[in-house]
Amino acid sequence: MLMKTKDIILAVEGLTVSFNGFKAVNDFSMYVDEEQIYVIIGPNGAGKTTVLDLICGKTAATAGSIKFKGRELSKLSENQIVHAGVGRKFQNPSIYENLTVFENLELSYPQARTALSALFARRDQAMTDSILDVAQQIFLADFLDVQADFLSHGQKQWLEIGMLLIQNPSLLMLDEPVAGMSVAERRQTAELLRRIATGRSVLVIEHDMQFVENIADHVQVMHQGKSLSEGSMQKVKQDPRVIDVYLGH
Ligand SMILES: Nc1ncnc2c1ncn2[C@@H]1O[C@H](COP(=O)(O)OP(=O)(O)OP(=O)(O)O)[C@@H](O)[C@H]1O
Repeated sequence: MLMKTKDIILAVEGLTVSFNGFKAVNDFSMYVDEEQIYVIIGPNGAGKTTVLDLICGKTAATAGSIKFKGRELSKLSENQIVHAGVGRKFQNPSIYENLTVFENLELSYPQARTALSALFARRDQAMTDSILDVAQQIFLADFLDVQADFLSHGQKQWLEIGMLLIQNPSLLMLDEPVAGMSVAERRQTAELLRRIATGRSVLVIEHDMQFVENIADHVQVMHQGKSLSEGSMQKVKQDPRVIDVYLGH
């Protein structure tokens, strides 16, 4: 049977940013397909987080292009990029600790953006359904009424993923999603990412190589702002240059 090749959803080309003359990202290119789990690995300071900062508009590029569904992102504001369908999770969870799981998800629901409209919005069925569906996906269906600060570290990370999922992004970017998680939580997170990658692309930065092997459709290795190697995890982990600068350490 002939498989339809997936379209490219994100094309990054010649991306460069320099901070006082230091090129943290240097002529970097990447192509993420629809429904692909794409993982960037590499040593500390390689420029991985900066690539995500550039894609989500937190940092302005010095040169290069970032095309998302054919649309240039590098001239848009962070808000416009979110509206275009790019969600990004940072390393530290930014949930509301004094609100419940349900309320955190509710506040992230696209039509409840302002505090006032969230307070007075009738909890319409579509929103409630969407919250319950996301809560199920992030393993928190039984924790809807629990205040967020009582959740485990891993559950907080899942809640934040849920807060992004509820906005239904076509590209979800996650910076070290399993840092600090237990073995069981890592396994569940792999399952979660696999599931959410049907219907959207997921771009991940991660140092846990076992986790990367479990989830990655494609791996790209960064070193000193540049792309060092890419392909399947199987291929990349046998690349002597990758072993030399990263995996051998
Ligand atoms: N806003 C900034 N101003 C100046 N230098 C920066 C800025 N952001 C990042 N850098 C520098 O750019 C380099 C790349 O950092 P980055 O955080 O992207 O690396 P990383 O690959 O994500 O590393 P890690 O795995 O440790 O998270 C580092 O030397 C960092 O100090």
